[in-house]
Amino acid sequence: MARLWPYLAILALALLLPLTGNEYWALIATRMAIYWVLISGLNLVVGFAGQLAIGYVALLAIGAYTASVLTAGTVMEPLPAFVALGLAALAGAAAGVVVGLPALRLRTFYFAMTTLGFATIVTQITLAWQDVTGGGIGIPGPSMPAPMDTAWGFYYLCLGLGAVCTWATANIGASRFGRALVAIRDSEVAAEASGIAKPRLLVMVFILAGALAAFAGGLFATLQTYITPDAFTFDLSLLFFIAILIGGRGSILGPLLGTILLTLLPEVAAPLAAWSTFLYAALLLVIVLAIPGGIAALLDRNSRKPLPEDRAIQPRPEALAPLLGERAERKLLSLRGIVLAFGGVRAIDGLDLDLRQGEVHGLIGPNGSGKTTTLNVISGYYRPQAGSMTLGDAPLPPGHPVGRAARGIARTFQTPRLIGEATVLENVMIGATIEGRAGFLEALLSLPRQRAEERAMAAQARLALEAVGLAGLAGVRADRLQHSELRFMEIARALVLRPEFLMLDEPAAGLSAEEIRRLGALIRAVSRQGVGVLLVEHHADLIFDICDQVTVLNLGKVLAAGMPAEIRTHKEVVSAYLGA
Ligand SMILES: Nc1ncnc2c1ncn2[C@@H]1O[C@H](COP(=O)(O)OP(=O)(O)OP(=O)(O)O)[C@@H](O)[C@H]1O
Repeated sequence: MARLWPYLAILALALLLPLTGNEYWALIATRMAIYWVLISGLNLVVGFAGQLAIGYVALLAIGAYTASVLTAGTVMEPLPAFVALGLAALAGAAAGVVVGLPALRLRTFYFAMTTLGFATIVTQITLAWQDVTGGGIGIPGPSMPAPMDTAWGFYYLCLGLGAVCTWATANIGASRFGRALVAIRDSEVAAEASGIAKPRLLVMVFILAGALAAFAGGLFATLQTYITPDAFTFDLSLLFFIAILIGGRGSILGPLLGTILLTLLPEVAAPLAAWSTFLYAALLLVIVLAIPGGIAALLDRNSRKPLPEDRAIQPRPEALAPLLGERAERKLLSLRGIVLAFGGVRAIDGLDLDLRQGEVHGLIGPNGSGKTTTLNVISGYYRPQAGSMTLGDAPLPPGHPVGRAARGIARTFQTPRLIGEATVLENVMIGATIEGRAGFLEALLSLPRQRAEERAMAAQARLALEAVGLAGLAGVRADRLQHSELRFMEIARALVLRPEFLMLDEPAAGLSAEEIRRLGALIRAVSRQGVGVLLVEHHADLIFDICDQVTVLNLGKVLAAGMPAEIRTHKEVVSAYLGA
């Protein structure tokens, strides 16, 4: 309820606006609502997924022209306004994918440039394709049937649509899809390790954002009553983009307030209307410099509350049984003859390794001996030049990190990969993304299966947090955690996947002696549930205390392998690694 009241307050104000009886306000507020229909979708692309789509005015133009051409009767029998709006949304969905596709290959700024290029192409086509678009002379926009043919009637329609978009995009934002988008934005590698496939997810979001933008375009043409290519300026694109930036990433309320602010600004400062672009830019600069998190950060009082100084990580391994269950079968993960060279460096040189479920397998060796590389090969980040891998009876294909989560292989990273702006609970829930069965549409509409899954995922994530000893920090933003807490949070994110094998890359680095002891007990408890653990570590004591098997690497080759007691006294290991 607390999170709902700002939306209800805005809605109440909007519903009362007609009491002013001023139709000029109807025009401004309608424009605001139409912009929000577009921005709410774009917000998922820019604010959640972190894709710099700048030229979204192109999609507004596509929607405006499609709806206008279909209702004007210049090329075919005129269609009813709502049918034309629906078709405009379809055209926008298709165009949204076209604009979005480069994002799958191009990095930030290059992608931004392609969206700008697309906007220029659309403007040029609307100018040149005179028979259909009317060229520079333009074309009349759709007219609405009664009662939406009056200023206030149309206002209520746009307000209703804006409210629905707020609700629907907030549903996506709070779903596993929203969390996955933020994960892609903040740590693509962590997202991959959790089995999140970026292309599919982004395409879905581009379809939605494109459809909403084009639908907004149809409404925009209705409001304008007549459209020409000049109506779709670069300034408008900037407005859409900046509304999201000043609103704050990963928020719905922030960009909504940003939209209201940016639409109002030139109106309230009427003499400055000609300066609107300047005002947007100045506002953007002030916000970026003064409050980088945007309006959303200003409103987020929760993240300013101080955290207790004397908090300690207290794992509760009892919570592992309900989380992980028991594994009846004990599978083997085998590597045979793995070779991986980087240029002239043979990082792994003919490695054989067997990991068993229910065992902790330590992988140790001097710096640069190939430990992390081995872990990266197993988890699919590196593709070896020779050798094979099997998991149980099935071959484990090289490469393809996204597929590992579904095969039951989870991992942590040498440097914790956190999704800083998400809460600790959300970070852990990201690990459970692939367990979701409800589709994008179900999430958009918050249907019962989706809501049930969300509850189950949250409960599972809470169990994982309890197991690693971070339950008290569930609601805290992850970027406020200490280093050691982040390490345990990553383990929770991996555990929530209920993995068959868990790869830990130097989990004890940066931990205090007491924390290392608790970590050791936790890892042992995880393996007792039947999970196979691969532990890459420099802390020899931890390795010898908790491992069932130890493999020592040197220059990419196995120097020794066996029980901890054998390794501890192995002559070559002692001289090459452990020291006398
Ligand atoms: N992406 C890469 N490109 C080029 N060389 C690499 C790459 N990754 C690893 N190497 C090289 O491969 C060798 C093995 O590195 P790796 O990181 O696996 O060692 P490690 O045993 O994990 O070391 P550390 O204990 O320092 O983490 C090193 O010589 C390293 O420089």
